[in-house]
Amino acid sequence: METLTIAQLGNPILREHATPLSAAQYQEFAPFFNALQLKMLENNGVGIAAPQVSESIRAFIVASRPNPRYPDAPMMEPTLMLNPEITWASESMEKDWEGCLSIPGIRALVNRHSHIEVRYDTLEGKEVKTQMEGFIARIFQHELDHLNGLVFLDRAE
Ligand SMILES: O=C(O)C[C@@H](Cc1ccccc1)[C@H](O)SCc1ccccc1
Ligand SMILES: [Zn+2]
Repeated sequence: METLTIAQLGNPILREHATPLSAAQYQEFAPFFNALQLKMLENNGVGIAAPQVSESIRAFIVASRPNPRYPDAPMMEPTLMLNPEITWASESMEKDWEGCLSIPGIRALVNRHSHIEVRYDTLEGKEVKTQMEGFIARIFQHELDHLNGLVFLDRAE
């Protein structure tokens, strides 16, 4: 596979509703998911969604870690999430700063649900149901937006 390029705002792929993966396809995409994670790490991202490298499928990686903007962000293993969904979202919202690899140099205050319950499949096809809060919940919501053709500026206060 050729090296991945990050689509920038204006590229119509960022405005598509990404296609769900069938469990039969998960392993087939394993090499792509490895390249996707490398691309995120290369760019010091805390997340990345497949449509950002022009692959319009419902998959993203969440990889919270302490960083200059969020020094107290939790440290987590980069986690690949397939066919991810929010199954419950709190009424309570929190505003905080976000950036995006597809919109370099711009930061904006974005309102997100403080707590969410989510489900996603792992590469092995196992369903995971879990809850998230704080910065990790924020990243999940930011990446899920990418699968639905939204970017954080669409929600900027
Ligand atoms: O473009 C992306 O999807 C990845 C974003 C994820 C993000 C989600 C929520 C809040 C901030 C960023 C990139 O990680 S942008 C780089 C970055 C990293 C840490 C903090 C802020 C921006
Ligand atoms: Zn983004």
